[in-house]
Amino acid sequence: MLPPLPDILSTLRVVSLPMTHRFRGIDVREVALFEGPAGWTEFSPFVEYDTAEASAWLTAALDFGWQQTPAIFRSSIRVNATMPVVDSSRVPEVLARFPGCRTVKIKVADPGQGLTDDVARVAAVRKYVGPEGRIRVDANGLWTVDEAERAIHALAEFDLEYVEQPCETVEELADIRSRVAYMGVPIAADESVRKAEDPARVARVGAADLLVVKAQPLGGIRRALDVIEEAGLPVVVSSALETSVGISMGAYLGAAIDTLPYDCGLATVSLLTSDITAEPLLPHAGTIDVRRVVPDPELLDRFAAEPAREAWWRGRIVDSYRFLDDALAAQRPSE
Ligand SMILES: O=C(O)CCC(=O)C1=CC=C[C@@H](O)[C@@H]1C(=O)O
Ligand SMILES: [Mg+2]
Repeated sequence: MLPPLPDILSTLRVVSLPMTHRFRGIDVREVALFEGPAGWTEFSPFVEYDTAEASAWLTAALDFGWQQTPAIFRSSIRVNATMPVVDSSRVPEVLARFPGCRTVKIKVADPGQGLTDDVARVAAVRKYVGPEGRIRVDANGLWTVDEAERAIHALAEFDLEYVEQPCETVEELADIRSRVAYMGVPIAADESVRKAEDPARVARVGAADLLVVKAQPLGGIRRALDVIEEAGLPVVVSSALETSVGISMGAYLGAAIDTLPYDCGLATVSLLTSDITAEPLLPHAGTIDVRRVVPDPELLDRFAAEPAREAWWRGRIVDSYRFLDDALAAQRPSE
């Protein structure tokens, strides 16, 4: 059962938040926020996603706003710093925004750069964090298997915790995983989980050592927990570049998992120039808190999106809602 659409739209606020650095091709993050009986929730599929893909994010938002959160194993989560594609000279300035984080995830394989730039950025991070720091890289599926093999050879000297989504397909992940196994570099699947029809397949076919799981694209905390159980692999809970409201959904997901061996990618509020709450879920001593977040009305006003953008998000919620409603109707036995 979905909550009535007018209940969702009555508290809707759309905000537009500038980012500190360009990340996954965007400089401004637009998100929709609304309040349900369980608290404030976020709906923020990236703008290019179609209705089918966005509808899973709406399921997640409704679950978080209308249902109680599951039982939790911890009240704070260890988080990693996230390094966008920046020149290596800017590495210290970015890492200063992530106090106490012992782990850094570095974006690599950007089409506007080459392997030399990636090596320089990873080297600068290793210099900053020292030998105890943990470094992982994320290629967002942009390497071919041969390019991935070459890049992992070049980057392995910096001691990689794992490589996230080096190539696009599950078959390519399986191939690169076996090619680099002798170097002891694990492979993590991200897009092969969050954009897949069958998110646990990558685990079943042995194409990854661990999974990156994100609450919104997987349809919310409960569904993500089901995927994790089915996959049976260790996971890293990561963000979808949300405000603190969306990050709190990820934090509850992380808190509901009994073993969390890796630091989570939930410190991305540090990549926004501002948030919609005076008490943001920013990292302190390398952790973020597990708690609900209430937006500050003054900040919602200050960062309110233009009316045309607000109307666009309203329409997107209506379309995603209808998509979910139709899917539910199709499941009901006809009388
Ligand atoms: O995992 C992290 O450290 C932060 C989150 C993150 O990297 C991402 C968030 C949103 C969109 C993605 O392009 C990106 C990712 O690929 O993991
Ligand atoms: Mg990723």
